[in-house]
Amino acid sequence: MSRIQRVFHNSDHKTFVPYIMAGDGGLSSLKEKLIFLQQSGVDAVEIGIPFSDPVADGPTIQQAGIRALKEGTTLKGVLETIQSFREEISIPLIVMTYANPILAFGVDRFAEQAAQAGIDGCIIPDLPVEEEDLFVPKLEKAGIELIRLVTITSPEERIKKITAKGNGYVYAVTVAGITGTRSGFNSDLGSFLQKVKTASRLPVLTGFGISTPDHVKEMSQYCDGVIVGSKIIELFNEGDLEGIKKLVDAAKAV
Ligand SMILES: O=P(O)(O)OC[C@@H](O)[C@@H](O)c1c[nH]c2ccccc12
Repeated sequence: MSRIQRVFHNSDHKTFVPYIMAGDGGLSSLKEKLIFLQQSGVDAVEIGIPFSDPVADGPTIQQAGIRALKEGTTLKGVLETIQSFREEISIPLIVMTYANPILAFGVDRFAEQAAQAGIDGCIIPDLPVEEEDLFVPKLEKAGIELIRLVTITSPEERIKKITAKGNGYVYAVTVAGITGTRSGFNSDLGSFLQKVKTASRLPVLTGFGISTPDHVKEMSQYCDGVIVGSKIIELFNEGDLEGIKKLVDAAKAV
């Protein structure tokens, strides 16, 4: 069983997965953040690779990416840094990057070096299922799971097609839009998540716009857990580590 599968196996609580931007605050801060998150009880971490054209990202993650790029953060540097401390962290690590940085790096080289760094999964949000054959065989050979996204606007047939693939989890996107905190959610969200949950043989995690302990509780009711990005980045930047723990604890309280 893979590290990602183990998270969901016999889990007695809802899963909490934070997203952080690698290199925001310098790559030297990555290990410390991951250790803090692991100690806070998160189940896995999504690590973003900064990219100059982050089409799915709202202002908080865009700004974090700009800061990380200013620090000179590269894909190669992120993988090497993770490899240097991977054995001190036991939870799954998932890299979130757009297709272009991987293509520029070389898909083979990416798969090989990510596997060496101990990466368990990969999210490529601008990669449609129709185009994934360029990536998936190489990633799978290296033991890296592609995490696929479905969104509130995906028709049922497409949800079925996407959730039939892979062995990790399915990422259910709450909005037709970009990442970032929001005050409210679409009233159809519950029925969308139920539809995804019914269609999927894989665990379903929900993300985009989740920013309070109440959101975490509300969303978790319909699925296997949540992903929180922009709010985690804000809390780290404010030094509000207690705020991060409260979000994690909310998933355990469901
Ligand atoms: O920031 P939010 O709204 O909490 O959304 C999660 C998110 O940050 C993370 O999963 C993510 C960051 N960038 C992305 C791009 C596409 C899909 C997902 C993501």
